[in-house]
Amino acid sequence: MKNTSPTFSFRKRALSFKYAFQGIVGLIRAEHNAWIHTFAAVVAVTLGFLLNISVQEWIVVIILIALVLAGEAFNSAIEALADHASDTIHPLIGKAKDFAAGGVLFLATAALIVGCIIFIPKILLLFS
Ligand SMILES: Nc1ncnc2c1ncn2[C@@H]1O[C@H](COP(=O)(O)OP(=O)(O)OP(=O)(O)O)[C@@H](O)[C@H]1O
Repeated sequence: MKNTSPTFSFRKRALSFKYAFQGIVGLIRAEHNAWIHTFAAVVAVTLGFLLNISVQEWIVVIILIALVLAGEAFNSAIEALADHASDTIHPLIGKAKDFAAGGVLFLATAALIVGCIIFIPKILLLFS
């Protein structure tokens, strides 16, 4: 049987990383919601260092930051595909965009609640 999978190439894998980083830079440059999520991530990491959070809390914070930013990336990818698929108004395009945006809102809300649970008691302790 003929082997149809292309041969493994380190150069091609390195290029894949380059394209992924290009995607991250493009996302943060062009998407205003990504600016807000990146800013929130910087605030969470800064608070994490200042308030000396535990290893378990760091793991939760890092996973949530990755989930929100990945959600934003997938949402932007869907938006770009939707805009390419149809440059006219169509209810299904609107539905796809709203579903994708709703997914990010789920993640961002969970991240905000967990952030409050981790950081607010530590901030209150500073003033007690
Ligand atoms: N081609 C389209 N057909 C139907 N509805 C659309 C289309 N493009 C956008 N919409 C809908 O119009 C509303 C506003 O969309 P828009 O993309 O401007 O919002 P947004 O996601 O907040 O913008 P941003 O790009 O600033 O994040 C949303 O409900 C979206 O689903």
